[in-house]
Amino acid sequence: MDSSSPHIPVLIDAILETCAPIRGTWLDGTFGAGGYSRRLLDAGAAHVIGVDRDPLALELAAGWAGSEPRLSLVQARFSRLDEHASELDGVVLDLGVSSMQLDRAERGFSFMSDGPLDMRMSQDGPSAADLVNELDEGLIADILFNYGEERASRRIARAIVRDRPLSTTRQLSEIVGKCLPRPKPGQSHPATRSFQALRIAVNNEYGELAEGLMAAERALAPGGQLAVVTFHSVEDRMVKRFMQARAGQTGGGSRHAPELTRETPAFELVFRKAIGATPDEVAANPRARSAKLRVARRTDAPAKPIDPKSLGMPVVKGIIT
Ligand SMILES: C[S@@+](CC[C@H](N)C(=O)[O-])C[C@H]1O[C@@H](n2cnc3c(N)ncnc32)[C@H](O)[C@@H]1O
Repeated sequence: MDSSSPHIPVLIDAILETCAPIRGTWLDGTFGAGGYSRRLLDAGAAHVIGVDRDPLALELAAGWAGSEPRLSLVQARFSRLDEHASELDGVVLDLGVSSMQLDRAERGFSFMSDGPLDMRMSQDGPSAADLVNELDEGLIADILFNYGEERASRRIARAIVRDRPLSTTRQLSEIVGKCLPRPKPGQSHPATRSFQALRIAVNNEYGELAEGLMAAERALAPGGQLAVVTFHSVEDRMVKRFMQARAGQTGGGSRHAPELTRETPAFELVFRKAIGATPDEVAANPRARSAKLRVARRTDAPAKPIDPKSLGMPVVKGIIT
């Protein structure tokens, strides 16, 4: 039985409105609970390819997806989406984790419940426990600082190394809690930044995003649209720089931008600024508060790889991202 709360799709109305009319084949690179895929089909897509790296997400959807002939499901990372489709009319990415993943203690994403310190969306490769138990203190601190913007990163890394081996989310949450002042009312849980940082490292989220944007460029047909929803400033900066650079506009002062802008534009920006959720959507779904949507339309210029570092992604030397 699925005891987790339903995942409420964020900013899907804005996507459908901006990209209307929805026609042809769309790829939903972050299928999750299938909220975006369903709405794309309802809005008129002839075929939706739902991609998720989490085998459980696809398993949970098997019932209704099996009876929808216009939907195909693929377990894969979106960094390789062009291996599964080409000449697409649209690609959507809704980054981060789903409520289903967060709410299941056994997945180890949440400090709100006790479970194994796992955090692997794909359920393979090194887990969060492997990172905190095996990396040296300096590298753990760099992950916490660079991926979580945790200012107490060194203090927390020292405490982790002193107390390891760690195996549960509660152990990590308690260690972080001891290193930081008690939060004031309205402030986020002290472990929020450390959990985010480890999740980003475990799942190579920034590397995936950089490669996923390039894969979408390769897979979209001329006129096809790329819609990306992000939930924090680093991801939004990466998407913004990618779209601006590939639309032939300066990429926000990056020293790599002049080199990028000499290329024939591969995208046109559908609007210049990111779109946020309306107050009504935020009231109905607090997760929408920090969400930002950017949309770009593919031209017929050839796809070209870009240096992921030009997107401003934080890099921790010594680990995969
Ligand atoms: C925020 S949820 C998407 C929710 C979905 N839009 C919906 O309405 O149900 C993000 C999903 O993307 C998946 N995901 C995250 N990064 C991925 C990647 N690099 N490749 C494929 N799937 C990814 C996660 O496993 C998760 O199921």
